[in-house]
Amino acid sequence: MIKKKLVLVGNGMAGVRAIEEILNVSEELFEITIFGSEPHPNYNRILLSKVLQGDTKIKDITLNDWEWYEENNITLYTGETVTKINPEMKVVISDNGRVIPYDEVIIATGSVPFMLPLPGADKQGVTAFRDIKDTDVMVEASKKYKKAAVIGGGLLGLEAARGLLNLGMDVSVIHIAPTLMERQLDETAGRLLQKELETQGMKFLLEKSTEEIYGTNRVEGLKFKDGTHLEADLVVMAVGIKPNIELAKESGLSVNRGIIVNDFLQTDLPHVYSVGECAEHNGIPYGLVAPLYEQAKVLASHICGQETAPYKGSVLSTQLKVSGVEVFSAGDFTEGEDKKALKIFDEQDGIYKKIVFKGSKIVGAVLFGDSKEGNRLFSMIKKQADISDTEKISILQPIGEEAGASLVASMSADEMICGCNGVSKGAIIQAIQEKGCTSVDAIKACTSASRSCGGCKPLVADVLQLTLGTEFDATVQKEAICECTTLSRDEVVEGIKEKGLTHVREVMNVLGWKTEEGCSKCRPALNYYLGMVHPTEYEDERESRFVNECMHANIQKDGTYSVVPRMYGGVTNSKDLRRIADVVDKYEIPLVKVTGGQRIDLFGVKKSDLPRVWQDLDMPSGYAYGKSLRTVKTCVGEQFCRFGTQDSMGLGIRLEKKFEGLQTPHKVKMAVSACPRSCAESGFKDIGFIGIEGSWEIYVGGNGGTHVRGGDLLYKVKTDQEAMEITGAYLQYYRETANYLERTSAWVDRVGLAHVQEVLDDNNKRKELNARMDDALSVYKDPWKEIIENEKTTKELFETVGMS
Ligand SMILES: Cc1cc2nc3c(=O)[nH]c(=O)nc-3n(C[C@H](O)[C@H](O)[C@H](O)COP(=O)(O)OP(=O)(O)OC[C@H]3O[C@@H](n4cnc5c(N)ncnc54)[C@H](O)[C@@H]3O)c2cc1C
Ligand SMILES: NC(=O)c1ccc[n+]([C@@H]2O[C@H](COP(=O)([O-])OP(=O)(O)OC[C@H]3O[C@@H](n4cnc5c(N)ncnc54)[C@H](O)[C@@H]3O)[C@@H](O)[C@H]2O)c1
Ligand code: SF4
Ligand code: FES
Repeated sequence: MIKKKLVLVGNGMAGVRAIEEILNVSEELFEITIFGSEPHPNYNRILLSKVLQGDTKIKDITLNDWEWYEENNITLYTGETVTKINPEMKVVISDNGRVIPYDEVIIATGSVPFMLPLPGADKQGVTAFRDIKDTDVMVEASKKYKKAAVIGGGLLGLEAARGLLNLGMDVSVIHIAPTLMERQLDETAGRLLQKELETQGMKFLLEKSTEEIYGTNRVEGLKFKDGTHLEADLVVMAVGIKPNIELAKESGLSVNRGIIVNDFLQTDLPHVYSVGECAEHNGIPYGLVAPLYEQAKVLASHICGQETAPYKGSVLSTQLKVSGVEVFSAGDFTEGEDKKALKIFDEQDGIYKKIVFKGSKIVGAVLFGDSKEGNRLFSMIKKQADISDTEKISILQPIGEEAGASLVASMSADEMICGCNGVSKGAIIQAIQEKGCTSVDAIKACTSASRSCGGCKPLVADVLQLTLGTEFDATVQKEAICECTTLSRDEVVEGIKEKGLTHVREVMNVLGWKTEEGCSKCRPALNYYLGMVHPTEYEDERESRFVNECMHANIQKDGTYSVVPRMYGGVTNSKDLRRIADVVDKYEIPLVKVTGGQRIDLFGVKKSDLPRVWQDLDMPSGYAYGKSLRTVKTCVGEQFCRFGTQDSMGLGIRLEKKFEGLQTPHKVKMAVSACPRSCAESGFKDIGFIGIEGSWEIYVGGNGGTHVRGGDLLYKVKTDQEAMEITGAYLQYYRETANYLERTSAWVDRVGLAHVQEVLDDNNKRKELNARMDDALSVYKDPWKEIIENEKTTKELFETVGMS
């Protein structure tokens, strides 16, 4: 069979989705060519918000990688824009002069951001937020500049503002209406949202109209129509989008706001379809992916000659992707003559719920503070469910059987579970039955469901429950700490707290361990969790520790040990150096080496010599063996370096003196550099400080080991005191929530930088964390000193044969 030539113009979410749907119907029908103006393969635009907020990396948002195009025999031209479609010749022409013939063509050119035509809008530092390039502009600007202004308090503006806050900028949102997200929320919800975002550090200028963007080459600020102004060195415009209809106009298609299409996504020219944000159906161009994916499905069936139900338009639902804020809106939420609302407002807990009825049907809903009923309400709105026989209030807060009834049970196989990624209930069931997926994470990996806003996770779990029935084991949703138990880390810690457990053996007994002795994985973990929960009362169980921690030195391959004395901030003096030299001579230590953490390591010490070596050194333990603070590396800073403007050694020494000996889930390394040259490699430490313009930038989650990871900017602070306070709260939150043996780099990736910032932004939480940190530090005693002062332990550990 000769394949027909299909050309897709626009390598974005809707167009490529249509191609995927076509390939699902048949791989034999078309020879496919795709043009995309951007230089990337198709990526998930939705996740740009998460990239900016630091929760996802650009490399992880690709939807169809280069191989996908190859495997499907698709010819792809990226970085190339189609400038004209010639319907008489049936060819498309690109800006490179390429002419490609077609039998069918799909226009999926998306939208362009609406840029306010203000004087100065072309200055450096003014950007939209639409694509990878814009995201890069914002990330780069945040490295050099401090003040950001976001024009537009809609979904996009608020997600951008949250991202810029996460990048350490001071962010003001300028909004034209009196309340935020007025297209999705009523006044009450809009005000609650504003209050919540203000506590997160966002500033708002409402009912403000911008008149001019001023500055020389780069933007320096905004002037408003009321005569006031705001300083800004980055301006993000997020005031809506316009369907991208340039190509359609140029090619003679009928356009209104968008390209006019019928119920099968056909334009008024034969063999020319349009899908996505650029298309206008029944007077509506859509701006969310769920309706675009519905369109793509209808288009695919039609173009492949299959019978299909026509596209009849979509009801919309939205959720704001800002962590810590639950906002949901669906359908028509406005009240009026024929539309009456039912509202619940719990002012104390900041929860607001509203549903709007037209006669006996629900037509819209707004939820703030608690959006778990969102999916159910949205489904009722879409189905135009008749609620004349239902107690109205129970729709907002189902009770009894209704509360337990699964929404997914009543959904048909082709209904969407994940709107962001267009995954239907049927596709999830298929992944469970054919690919053996048994957890939400596995479903995510197989189908992409729950990969974007995450709002559909409860529904995905419900489909798993429904499909696997009794086989669906809730325990597979979590990771057990080892094979001795089915309990996860959180359940174990909860069990310790709730039941007041105080010993490793007791935890195993009471929490029903499968083994009597536990294993090498759970024993040290339980020892850590017990110490973390009861910092002042718990007595460390030496036998539950790894050998290095037990011996307070690192065992080497020949059975000898290495000894690293503490050298605060990597700074030493002649007295300490002389003592080290004497010890080296006296105990015939074969190798003395300076470590990467700026310490002196004595290699080849005999086990029996350890206590005397420590005694003669008369220096604290450097903890080079422990799950604890290892080293704080410092650059020389202002004291001697001509670039240094801050006292890096001073801060480093303070940090090391305060946090030495702290028990942490895994080792923790810090570094302090007094200028952006970062001679102490602060960007690759668990916590790194970089001096800049009289402030400290605090980077977290860095790692220079097997899994190299650059640190993320957590905060920028002015004083050493603030730096100490943030460090205390951050480390304590890590101690309290990380899995044992989870480095901060993995932990930050798992819980999300935005989440950590949200916790630390809360003054009370920060204080409480620091208070608990002080408790934990209050019991610290130098272990070397403790051992040499205790004859019994010294004998047991160092004078018995065979223990190593
Ligand atoms: C930061 C951000 C967050 C968002 N979050 C959400 C969300 O949470 N939920 C949601 O539902 N929606 C969200 N959206 C909206 C969603 O991303 C869009 O609705 C969706 O991407 C539109 O898909 P599309 O294919 O129509 O357009 P696009 O994805 O914009 O794709 C169009 C592509 O066509 C290319 N193109 C244009 N003209 C030509 C030409 N002449 N020749 C060749 N190529 C051309 C463009 O460069 C572009 O790559 C978000 C959008 C942004 C920017
Ligand atoms: N979570 C999500 O679903 C999500 C996230 C981001 C973007 N999006 C989509 O991306 C598209 C663009 O988002 P958007 O927020 O830019 O569009 P929008 O139209 O939803 O909101 C724009 C906002 O800017 C305000 N505005 C308009 N002119 C202004 C002016 N001169 N000064 C100040 N404010 C002004 C409007 O009042 C409006 O609230 C939309 O289709 C949106 O649905 C969705
Ligand atoms: S980081 Fe800067 S201040 Fe510190 S030593 Fe290097 S150049 Fe000097
Ligand atoms: S609905 Fe957004 S990720 Fe599924």
